[in-house]
Formats: sequence, C-alpha cells, structure tokens
Amino acid sequence: MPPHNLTTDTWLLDVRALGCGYGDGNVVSDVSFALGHGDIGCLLGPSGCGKSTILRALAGFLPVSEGEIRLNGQAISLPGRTTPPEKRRIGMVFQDYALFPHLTIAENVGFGLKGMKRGERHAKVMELLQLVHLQDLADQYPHQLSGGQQQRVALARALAPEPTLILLDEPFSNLDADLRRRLSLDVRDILKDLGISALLVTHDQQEAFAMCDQVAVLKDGRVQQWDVPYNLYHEPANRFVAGFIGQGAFIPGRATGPDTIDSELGHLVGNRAYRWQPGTLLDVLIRPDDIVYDEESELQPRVVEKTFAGTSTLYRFHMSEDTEFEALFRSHLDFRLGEHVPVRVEADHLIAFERT
Ligand SMILES: Nc1ncnc2c1ncn2[C@@H]1O[C@H](COP(=O)(O)OP(=O)(O)OP(=O)(O)O)[C@@H](O)[C@H]1O
Repeated sequence: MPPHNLTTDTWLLDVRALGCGYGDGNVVSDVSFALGHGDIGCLLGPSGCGKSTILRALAGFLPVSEGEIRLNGQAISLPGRTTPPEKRRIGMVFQDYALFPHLTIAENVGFGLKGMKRGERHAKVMELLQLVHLQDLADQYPHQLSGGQQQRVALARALAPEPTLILLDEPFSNLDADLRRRLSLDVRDILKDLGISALLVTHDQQEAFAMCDQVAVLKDGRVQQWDVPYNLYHEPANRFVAGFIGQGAFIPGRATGPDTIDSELGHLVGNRAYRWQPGTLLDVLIRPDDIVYDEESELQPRVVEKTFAGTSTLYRFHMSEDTEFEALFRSHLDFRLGEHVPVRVEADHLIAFERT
C-alpha cells in the first residue's frame, strides 16, 4: 500500500514531498517515503542522485525548502523550521567511521553518555560492546582495530544514546567485499534484535537487498520506486528501475495481446495484463535467470561472451543485431564461445515497456 494512504501517524519516519538543496535550486524534489517502527529502509541510486542530501535533511543539517519530515508523529523539518540535529534522537554512522583517535574504544562508545553516572555508563558501554562482539577490545585505540571492527564501534557509539532512528551513510564502502557482506548482515541482526529503525544509504544493490526491508531507488533527486526488494526486481515501476536493479537486457518485441509478446525469442506469455494495443512496439526485459537450457528448443543463439563464476557461468547470447541477452547456467553446462546453444525463455514475471 502506498504510505500516504494512511492519514494517522503510524510511521516512525514519514517523508512527504521533500525538496531541498544547496543555494538556489533543489537537488532533490518531491521525495516521499515512510518507514515503519523497527524497519530498515534504504536509499539506493547512482552517484550524485541525492542520497546523502536526503540523509543530511533527515539528520537536521540541511533545511528543507518543500514538504516535511515527520519522526514519531512530530514534524522535525518544515520550510523555515528545522529541529536542530541534537534534538532529533537520530544517530549517524558514516563511511569513514569518524571515531575519536585519542579515545579508547570504550570512551568512544561512551562519548554520548556524558550525563550518566560513572558505573551506569560503564555498564552501558560494556553492554553495547558485547552486542557488537568487541568487549575484549574496550581499552584499545581505534588505530589498533581493523576497518570492520572500527565500523562496529561506530555503530555501538551511535546506538548508545538510544536513538529513535539510525542513519547509515555508505557504512561499509571502505571494507572488502567479503567483510562488507558479513558486516551488513551482522548490523541487520543487531538492529532487528534491538528493534531499532534505520535508513541505509548505498549504491550497492546487493547490500541494500541483504539488509533492508524497503528500498527507495533514486534517480536525479527523485524517488523512482519505494518498495520491497522482491518487487523492485520482479515488478520494476519503470525502465530506469528495471535496468538499475539486477542484471538484464532489453530485447525488441511486439504486443499481440494484453499479456503476450512476439519477439525473436519466440512468443512470450506473461502473468500480468498490460494496457497496450496489439502491434505496440515494446522493449522486453530478459533477466539471466529467465533463460533455461532446453535440448529440444529450436531457438539456438550463439555464445558471444562467457564469464565463469564458480558454481555458475554467465553467458551472453547473440540472436541478431537487436537481440542480445544473458543467461546464467550452472557451470557444468559448459559451452564454447561461438557455439549455438538450445534455450528457451521461462519468465513468470514478464517485464516490458512501450518503446519510446
Ligand atoms: N555541499 C554541497 N554544495 C553544493 N552542491 C552539493 C553539495 N553536496 C552535494 N551537492 C550536489 O548535490 C547533488 C547530489 O549529491 P549527493 O551527495 O546527495 O549525492 P549521492 O547520491 O549521495 O552521491 P554519492 O553516492 O556519490 O555520495 C550532486 O550534484 C552534488 O554535486
């Protein structure tokens, strides 16, 4: 259900028609999305699309020129009225960890707990360090820790004042791919255990899908689709989302009915009805997992590229000048470059857009 069908303040974070920028024009416009209590959301998009700008507005560092931001039912940003960052109960975790180099790990985590009694504060710090599995490193300094450990300290520090919402700005981008994957799942588990809501900014789609319940795909400062990962992949709202999310190639087709398309890959039948007239020219999205190997098939495209990836191999196939596509096969199906391979399309979710 689109978030703004609800009129009550059900949402933890409710961003409505937000517009903001630096100086004259807006960098982001008409941005709307809403996050439930305990949910992890994501702003995903190419470099420069406005992800960090939205995060700055949420944190209270950037005033808004249009729309509003509501947290727990309270407006915290309106044009001309910005609740200061320290009054928002929003925690932040940055890409570069931003730890204090001259403070120990325990002191870093306890930094935001100045008002607490000494004993209480120590107990809280140790509890947080335990949560991120760093209790044995309490007396070390940041430079003695690995990047992944430092980022866990940064998370513990952000969690210490018990924020309502945590903003994570490309938190794993300084880490290698393997650690990135593990840490993103660890962080998801920690946030879910605590029931803390978070908003992650990333341009890494796998990270967004692994960690987040809902994702906003952004382009040029506008939300293209705010949805669960499954729908972004299988029901992309437009061509940009279809091309940006997952792998895939567009091939030409022609509508023959509301759910049927003729193409060089044969007569394709989808499971949802479109509104186009028979004869409408279309671009049809073919995902690598829509193509299956079928010895009986008369469709025999030629292998033009092959990328071995351990358990599977990604093939690029050529049918004609206009029709090239990819297929992912288990790697025991081993074909040579130039070989003609019998395949067929098996796409439950047939995605197509009218050709412009
Ligand atoms: N402080 C600033 N002053 C003026 N323009 C800025 C400022 N910060 C960002 N911009 C511009 O706003 C646009 C969006 O930038 P933003 O940092 O929000 O993008 P992003 O999606 O977070 O990109 P990246 O993934 O590269 O960090 C860009 O065109 C950028 O040049």
